[in-house]
Amino acid sequence: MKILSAEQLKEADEVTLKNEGISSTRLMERAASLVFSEIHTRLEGADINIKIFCGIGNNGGDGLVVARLLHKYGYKVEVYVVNYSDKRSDDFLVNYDRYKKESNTWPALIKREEDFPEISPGDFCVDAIFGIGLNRPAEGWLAKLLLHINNSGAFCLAVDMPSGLFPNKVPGEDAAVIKANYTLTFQTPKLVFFLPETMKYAGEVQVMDIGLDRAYLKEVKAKAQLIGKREARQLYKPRDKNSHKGDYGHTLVVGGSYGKIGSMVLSAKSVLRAGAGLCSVFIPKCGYDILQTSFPEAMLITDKDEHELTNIETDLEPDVICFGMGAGKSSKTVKAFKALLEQTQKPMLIDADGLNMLSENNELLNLLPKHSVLTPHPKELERLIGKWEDDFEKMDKIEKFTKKYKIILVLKGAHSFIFSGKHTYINNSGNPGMATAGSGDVLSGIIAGLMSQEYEPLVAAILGVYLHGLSGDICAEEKGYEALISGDISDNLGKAFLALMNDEKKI
Ligand SMILES: NC(=O)C1=CN([C@@H]2O[C@H](COP(=O)(O)OP(=O)(O)OC[C@H]3O[C@@H](n4cnc5c(N)ncnc54)[C@H](OP(=O)(O)O)[C@@H]3O)[C@@H](O)[C@H]2O)[C@@H](O)CC1
Ligand SMILES: Nc1ncnc2c1ncn2[C@@H]1O[C@H](COP(=O)(O)OP(=O)(O)O)[C@@H](O)[C@H]1O
Ligand SMILES: [K+]
Repeated sequence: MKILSAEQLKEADEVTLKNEGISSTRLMERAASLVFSEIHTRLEGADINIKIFCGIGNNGGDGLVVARLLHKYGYKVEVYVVNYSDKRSDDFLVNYDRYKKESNTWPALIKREEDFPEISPGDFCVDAIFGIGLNRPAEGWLAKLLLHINNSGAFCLAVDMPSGLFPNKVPGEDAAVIKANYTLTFQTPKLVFFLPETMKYAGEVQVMDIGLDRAYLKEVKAKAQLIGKREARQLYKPRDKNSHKGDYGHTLVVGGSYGKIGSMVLSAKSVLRAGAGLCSVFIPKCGYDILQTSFPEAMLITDKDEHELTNIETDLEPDVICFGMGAGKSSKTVKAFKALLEQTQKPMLIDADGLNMLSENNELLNLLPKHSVLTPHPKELERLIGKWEDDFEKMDKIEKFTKKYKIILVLKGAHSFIFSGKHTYINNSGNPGMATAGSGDVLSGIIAGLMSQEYEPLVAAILGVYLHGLSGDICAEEKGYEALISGDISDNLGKAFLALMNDEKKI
């Protein structure tokens, strides 16, 4: 699903009005009716106090439509107009009149702190103060009102965006922003719902298709795309019945050091679980028994050194090399890595200490084969590209970095981001149970395993990250978050492939 900017959404809005020949009031009615239906479905006529806070722009107009419909269906509704300006949008005014006429009540006006209503923890608040039109931080009594709603303990549903959250920048540290429990957002998700610094404000997000112009949405160039099951499924290549293991490629997994051989077991298993035909592993001698015993499906080559990588020499001609997990970064290992990079033309996957060696020996970056996939977590990324001011600057820096070295970068996190230099893809599978040792090693194996099956590196990265998260979701259903360990993610990868093709199950 495309993620559009506020400007693009406004443009989509205009194109829709023109092509459908409808008024903006009609479009507002359509959008806000969907919000009403969602609330009505969930509340089922419950006898609770619903407090609707409306701004004076179109987000406020949406709030007034929701208020009118809830009132019509017998809900206990109190409406507050948050009067931060004397201006009113046209559609706000139309719906203000309609609300008054149909409910026979006047909304209360809030224009200072004394006007704030009491909000009980059992109330249901609707935040329709600001949407995508916020253009400066909320200040004074307005900021206090947002905090008053946050501090009430009441459930808060945000319409389109939590108020105080900009669609295109990170709010300042002390900024007042609604912390919604749930956000019903129009047409496309907003980028800030997925960034580490801002995702906490939106709570659970649901996208409502308000029927904006299909042709516009199809043509428009989006800055980013959200990857869900529908998008991931389109990337999957079914297997030919008449095939053999040679058709699915050979991955060489290189890494490990004394005390860190487990990471190699996790990565290598994931390579074959992701469908690679063959997997060879190159490790220091100390890992021989561990690997042969715990993963007999892999072929094994050892370094001359007992404890670390010093010379990565093999006669193999793998389709992809997956490098770095548990490798350490001693000077001998850096030398071995450099020699490996010099010999390798095919795109590689580089993770963990492979990334740290690149950070500490910048000249190695120029040796990276084109279209290699790098999979840093945020700390590894900082070592690679330096510090950033906020998540938007971080994205700019990553874009430049990926373009400069012609690589693909997977930034791991609650929502992992995949950067190709041209586009950004945001993963929507996975859960906090995956915050556990070794889950990154599993990811690197999955992506490399897909690369060896001739998935383009970018496709392998997108599909691999999605399947990794999907497998994590399946594990969490069976085990809960706490007991989930990274080997489970690898073991359940088969179920993730099956779920990818299954429409009935949520995951
Ligand atoms: N396109 C779509 O998909 C559809 C969109 N729809 C809805 O429209 C919403 C966008 O509406 P919108 O453009 O009227 O902006 P909105 O968020 O209501 O606020 C603008 C007002 O806030 C003001 N203002 C801003 N910052 C401020 C501050 N810190 N402190 C004080 N004032 C501040 C600004 O004033 P100004 O800067 O002019 O002084 C202006 O008056 C969108 O989110 C969705 O809910 C649907 O109805 C239909 C389809
Ligand atoms: N809260 C979360 N939600 C979804 N995925 C998560 C979450 N926390 C971690 N993950 C995923 O788990 C993996 C962790 O990788 P990493 O930090 O490299 O772990 P390790 O170094 O232990 O292998 C990443 O793929 C990340 O996206
Ligand atoms: K809002």
